[in-house]
Amino acid sequence: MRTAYGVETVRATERQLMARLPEGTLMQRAAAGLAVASADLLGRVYGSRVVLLVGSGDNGGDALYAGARLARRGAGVTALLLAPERAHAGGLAALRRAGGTTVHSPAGGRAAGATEGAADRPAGGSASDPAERPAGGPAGPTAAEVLIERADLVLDGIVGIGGKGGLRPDAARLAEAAERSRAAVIAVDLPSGVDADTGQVHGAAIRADLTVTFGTHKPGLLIDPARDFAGTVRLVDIGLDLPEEPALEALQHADVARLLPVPGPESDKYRRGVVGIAAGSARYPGAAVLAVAGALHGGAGAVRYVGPAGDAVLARFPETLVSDLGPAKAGRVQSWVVGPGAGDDAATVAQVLEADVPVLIDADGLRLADRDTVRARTALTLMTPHAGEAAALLGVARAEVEGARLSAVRELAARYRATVLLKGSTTLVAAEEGAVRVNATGTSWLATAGSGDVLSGLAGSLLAAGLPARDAGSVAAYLHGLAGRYAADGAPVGAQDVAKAIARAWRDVRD
Ligand SMILES: NC(=O)C1=CN([C@@H]2O[C@H](COP(=O)(O)OP(=O)(O)OC[C@H]3O[C@@H](n4cnc5c(N)ncnc54)[C@H](OP(=O)(O)O)[C@@H]3O)[C@@H](O)[C@H]2O)[C@@H](O)CC1
Ligand SMILES: Nc1ncnc2c1ncn2[C@@H]1O[C@H](COP(=O)(O)OP(=O)(O)O)[C@@H](O)[C@H]1O
Ligand SMILES: [K+]
Repeated sequence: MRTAYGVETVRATERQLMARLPEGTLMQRAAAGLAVASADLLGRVYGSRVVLLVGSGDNGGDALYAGARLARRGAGVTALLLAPERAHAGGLAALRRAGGTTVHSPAGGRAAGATEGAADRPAGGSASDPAERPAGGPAGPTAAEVLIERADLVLDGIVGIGGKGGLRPDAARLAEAAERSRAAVIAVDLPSGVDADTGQVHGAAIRADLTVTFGTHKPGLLIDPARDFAGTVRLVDIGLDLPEEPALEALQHADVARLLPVPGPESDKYRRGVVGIAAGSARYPGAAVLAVAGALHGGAGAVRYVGPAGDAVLARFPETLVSDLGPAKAGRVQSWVVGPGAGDDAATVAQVLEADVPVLIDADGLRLADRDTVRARTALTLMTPHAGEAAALLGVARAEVEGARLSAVRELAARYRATVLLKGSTTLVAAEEGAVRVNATGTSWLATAGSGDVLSGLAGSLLAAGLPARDAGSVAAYLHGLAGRYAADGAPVGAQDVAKAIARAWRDVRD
């Protein structure tokens, strides 16, 4: 399991640990890991040009100490100080001792002569005073921008977990320069400008190739839009003693393998669970077919279908048990999936919600389900909206949900007293309490009509097989994401291809 902890927890565990260790130990551990990652990315440290973006907190301190280590190995290291008088004193001294130089960044001096002796000074050159550097003519890029432009590597130590709100203008300009530069960019702890706890991004942020994060992943590193800014994430262990329950967790192959329902010698189709699919309409029979396709690959022993698309379902999947008596009289099931392609059939949704078995509500069903009825259910409910559906349920704009996925999914779980799976580039699964699951196995090729129907059938089938809602949702998202990757393999796919590839995802996970 990959886990992520919020800032408050990180701060608390850091305090405990620091009380037992000599001062500065944690920062040295962080800086050592950062320097190793930097060297790995550079390939050749000697002679490389490294620029440090240094804010006034400990995040800047990490960058300065790592810069000092790189300077000792022969890199030309220049620190751009956003607030020279407040930059980490120990880090500054270490960098200078190692031969690195410093430039006062926000003075905004134009480039003219300012870069010589800064970017081009080899390691071992004498240190300069922070305030000495602003210089240059009236137009063109600032000295800081030229340094960034010419760098091989930029270390972003502007701000870490101490960040509040969007980047301030001086910092935002550095982030933009780093994005324009061809230099590799490493974010220290997290990309400056992203919210560590939520994954929200307010305005400009550092776009990193690699994020070297300390002690634990932060939730924001795993949730879009911030995740997209973090690049590859490398975790450096600094010895934090973290509590049992994280804020966020991501299943890995081994976790999914343990959760998959596998038939034993005593199994029969009923013991494995029967999933009922109440989906499709005369207008959208395909949604029924795709939900059934997903369900057949989900681990239930049988799939029962009720609704107006029985012929279409049977033509494609003769193994389906089809009924036209409606959910209440269709025969026993261990879970229901309701909603994909359902149109305006509110009566079917209401009938399903009365069943005393786990229910998955998707697509049209989300709009048609009465909130108080869902809240009052005693059996499990799993809701699977995409951002647009979630926005409609919350009464906000879609962009608001996409920008703040974590709070949106938590809010829905609370309002409906249900487990909610919010689909999209990062899928989140939240119950009313406990860690939120995040899934990142997917690919944007999955953004194809009907792939959500496959997911709902798959997750419904896992519910029928006995998985709790959080596990059913997150295991389904995991398999569906992998299946999407296998089916697409770099080319467009249809939802049917995704359903077919679920079997390969199972095998892969179980291997
Ligand atoms: N936890 C651990 O175990 C370990 C933590 N370590 C490291 O410490 C880091 C946390 O350090 P931290 O607490 O000093 O805060 P940090 O992230 O540097 O930010 C504070 C500075 O940023 C500024 N600032 C704020 N918002 C801003 C904005 N929007 N735009 C621009 N600037 C903004 C703010 O300015 P102020 O508000 O004071 O004017 C203040 O000066 C952590 O991420 C990790 O790297 C490791 O060394 C070892 C173990
Ligand atoms: N950009 C993306 N990256 C990864 N997965 C995505 C992306 N966009 C959509 N998906 C996935 O594709 C599926 C689409 O579901 P949905 O929006 O309900 O489509 P439909 O209603 O057409 O079936 C979901 O599983 C979602 O998580
Ligand atoms: K940073």
